[in-house]
Amino acid sequence: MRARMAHLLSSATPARRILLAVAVSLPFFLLVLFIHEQALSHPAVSPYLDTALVRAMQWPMLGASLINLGVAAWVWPRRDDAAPLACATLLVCLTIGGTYTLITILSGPYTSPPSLVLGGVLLVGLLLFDRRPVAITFAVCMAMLLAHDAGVLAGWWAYAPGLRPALFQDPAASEAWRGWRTFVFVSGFAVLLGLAMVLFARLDALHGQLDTLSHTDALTGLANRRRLMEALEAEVARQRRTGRPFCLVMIDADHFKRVNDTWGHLQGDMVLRGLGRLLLAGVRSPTDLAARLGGEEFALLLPDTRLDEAEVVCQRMREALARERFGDPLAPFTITVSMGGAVCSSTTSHQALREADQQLYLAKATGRNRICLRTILGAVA
Ligand SMILES: Nc1nc2c(ncn2[C@@H]2O[C@H](COP(=O)(O)OP(=O)(O)OP(=O)(O)O)[C@@H](O)[C@H]2O)c(=O)[nH]1
Repeated sequence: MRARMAHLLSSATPARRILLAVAVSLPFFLLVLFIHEQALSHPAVSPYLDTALVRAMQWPMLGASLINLGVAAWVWPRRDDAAPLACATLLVCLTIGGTYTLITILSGPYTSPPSLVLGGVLLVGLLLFDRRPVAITFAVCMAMLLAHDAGVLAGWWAYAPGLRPALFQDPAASEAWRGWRTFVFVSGFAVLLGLAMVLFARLDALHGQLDTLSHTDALTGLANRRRLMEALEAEVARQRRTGRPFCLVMIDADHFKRVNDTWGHLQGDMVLRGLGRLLLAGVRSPTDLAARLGGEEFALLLPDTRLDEAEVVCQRMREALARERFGDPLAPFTITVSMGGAVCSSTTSHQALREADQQLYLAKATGRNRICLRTILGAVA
């Protein structure tokens, strides 16, 4: 549920985010208006309220609701556009943030639960929008709170201007007020917790995406050099524990420059993608790893693999590549690769890479389109 909400939020257009903010805030405004109205008309409650002020406060709330409705109507036809709607976003943020700040001030900003709601509003803002409009709204809300403090210090108005002192002097009334505050506080806190969880789920999802991107080759979708190095280190450690060898194979397309020169760079990219697909299809999933190191150079990491087994894998790939046709179906062409591999026991990752590189060099030097594999036994305990 958390992850689904986080996904929905990250894929929503700017207009849909605005619509969501309005859809969430409007019922809240109406609820607060309703509660105020009930309190004003209740004979047991109204004596403890500054009725004129509380009623006057309904106008900004109504105004904010109308402005938000207007913005929602304006963005509705643009709900599938990806273009940012900076002004509309800022207007919605300011009206919602400003109205909640006024509500907060009414019953004493630092000792009443609406301040918790204000925190929630800013959190929702961060979930939905860029930091800029939320930061501006935060600054405006803080300025309003500071202006209120200044007015209290100067004696222009009371700390909780919407409430009469009798509320705190009458034991029964102050008890009821405490109960109401607890209710709003607990429910507000539960909502805040839910929002924080969605925010963290979104961070987790972004972290996962970043991790995948930083370990993936953009052209072929295979693992990249970083991922191969990490897997190689893990494999060297596993080999030491189990004593069973692994094989590291370096693969380099032969005369790839000719492919680019003859068929163009785009076609060259298609060939590299095709080669990547072929390598991926040829390895044992999920234990083996196929990676692109860069350019036209690829690698395979085959855990728990002896020399004869590695030979079978490489041979199978070479044959599959010989059957593969690239380019225009009317004028197809084939490519070949050279493979050099090291079947390693008790080596370091550095030794494995160096040996596989030397074997690849040997395959190139002895005519290309061939496989050179060698078993090496290092001295690592
Ligand atoms: N299309 C495409 N070409 C690339 C990419 N990366 C490297 N190349 C090209 O791959 C070619 C590699 O050329 P060389 O290093 O001379 O090697 P080769 O032509 O394959 O010759 P041998 O390896 O000796 O068989 C260069 O022309 C590079 O421009 C890529 O991402 N896409």
